[in-house]
Amino acid sequence: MSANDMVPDGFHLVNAAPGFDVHMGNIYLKQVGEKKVLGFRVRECHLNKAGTCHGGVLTYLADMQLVPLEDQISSNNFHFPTKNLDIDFIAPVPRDAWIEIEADLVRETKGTLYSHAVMKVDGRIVVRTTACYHIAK
Ligand SMILES: CC(C)(COP(=O)(O)OP(=O)(O)OC[C@H]1O[C@@H](n2cnc3c(N)ncnc32)[C@H](O)[C@@H]1OP(=O)(O)O)[C@@H](O)C(=O)NCCC(=O)NCCSC(=O)Cc1ccccc1
Repeated sequence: MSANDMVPDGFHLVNAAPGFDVHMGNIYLKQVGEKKVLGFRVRECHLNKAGTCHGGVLTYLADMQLVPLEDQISSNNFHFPTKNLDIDFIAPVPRDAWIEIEADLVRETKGTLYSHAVMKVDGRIVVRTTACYHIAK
């Protein structure tokens, strides 16, 4: 394992769902105080032709923002279809970067989860995202 493959202390592997998730690479979770933070290592297979992390990969990660919020959701549903996802690519993410995703549950209504998140590399915000998820009855 090279230094670039290292998973920072305290992060534990999240079991990938079968299907598409398996192809995206490992996602990790860490408890930080009362919150959980997601972690992801950018590999060569995640790069675009400019040599930085592909926007589709960052959008996939943005759609993972409910994972660190699961303990805060009162609905017992196991799947929340995405109704809306907005994303700002604020700065390019280089190969081998370790991305940390910090999410907040803004509100849970009868039919919708509202959340937002930022992605950071070395403490600097590289992505901002907001999302709404459907709570099926
Ligand atoms: C260049 C610009 C677009 C605009 O910048 P502005 O607003 O004018 O502001 P500013 O110039 O201040 O820069 C802001 C920060 O960026 C940093 N920085 C800038 N240029 C470079 C550089 N060449 N290299 C390194 N860093 C650079 C800069 O230092 C600063 O960071 P700092 O304050 O030092 O920490 C910037 O927002 C950017 O690169 N965003 C990321 C775009 C991106 O990765 N998109 C996704 C991939 S595309 C895709 O795959 C398509 C797709 C999408 C969806 C689905 C499918 C496919």
